[in-house]
Amino acid sequence: MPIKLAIHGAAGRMGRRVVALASQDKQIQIVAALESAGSHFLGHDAGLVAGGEKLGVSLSVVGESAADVVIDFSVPDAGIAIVDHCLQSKKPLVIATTGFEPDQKEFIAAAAEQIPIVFAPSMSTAVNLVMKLTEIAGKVLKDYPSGVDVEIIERHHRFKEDAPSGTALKFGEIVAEAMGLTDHVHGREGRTGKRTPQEIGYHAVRTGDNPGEHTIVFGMLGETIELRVAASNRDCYAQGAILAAKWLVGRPAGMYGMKEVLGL
Ligand SMILES: NC(=O)C1=CN([C@@H]2O[C@H](COP(=O)(O)OP(=O)(O)OC[C@H]3O[C@@H](n4cnc5c(N)ncnc54)[C@H](OP(=O)(O)O)[C@@H]3O)[C@@H](O)[C@H]2O)C=CC1
Ligand SMILES: O=C(O)C1=N[C@H](C(=O)O)C[C@H](O)C1
Repeated sequence: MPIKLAIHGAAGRMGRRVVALASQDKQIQIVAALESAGSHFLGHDAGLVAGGEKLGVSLSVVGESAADVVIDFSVPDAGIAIVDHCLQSKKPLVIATTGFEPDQKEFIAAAAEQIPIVFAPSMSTAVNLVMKLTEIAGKVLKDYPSGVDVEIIERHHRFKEDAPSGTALKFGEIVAEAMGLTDHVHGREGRTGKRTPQEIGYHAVRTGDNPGEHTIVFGMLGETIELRVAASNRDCYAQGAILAAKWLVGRPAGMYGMKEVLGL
């Protein structure tokens, strides 16, 4: 039996790619395509909105559905509303939305005590592999004699609403943990003084239609390492979210990441 999938934020840039790819997947049946109450796509066929063939599933607001699992690519407040809905209906949820406030993240963590949740700022296999490489590099370079300056540069499309990206923040957490660094510095301006060894620097570039690019710079005296991962389109995220949804069905309640989904 195919897994019954609901997609929240289904008319967005990511939601459309999830609809397009999931509708080609024989292991998946899309049963709901969800949008905000104000969306002008309500009532339109989700497959046509995604640029493909008619699916027979109309864009609708959140409500009762036969879904076995939900994928969320929306905005933080709507993300919290779908967490609440999944809690009430006891449905597994893949949260791909970024930009949550600390209290919203606490709500998600509490929800994961009752339902299974995959919560990851990047669903891409390549990005998650580079996270692993970053952890290795951080641990190896932790006590490097000349000191190591870690800076995280991310580039995204002009429409992105949160900065730095959720993925950049996750890279920063990994570096902080691996190297024992404590200071997160967002951009620099004016007479900042010398860089301190405790800093992790973040730089968010917004240009054109870039679907997402991250570079982790490990700067030493005499040599530099850069780990770079760049998407050329959004399908890496959409495929990862579909993989996570399939993996999540039947799991016990808990908070999972792509690390667990991918076995990294
Ligand atoms: N984890 C990952 O791998 C990735 C995560 N992301 C994250 O996913 C999120 C979405 O990105 P993207 O698709 O580019 O953004 P879009 O703005 O294109 O899509 C968001 C969608 O959510 C809809 N939405 C807004 N409010 C609600 C609501 N109350 N209920 C249901 N739907 C709602 C929007 O509708 P409307 O336009 O009508 O407001 C829109 O269709 C962002 O947080 C982004 O950072 C993106 C790529 C990869
Ligand atoms: O908004 C985007 O586009 C992306 N957002 C995610 C993030 O904030 O990390 C993931 C990806 O980089 C694309």
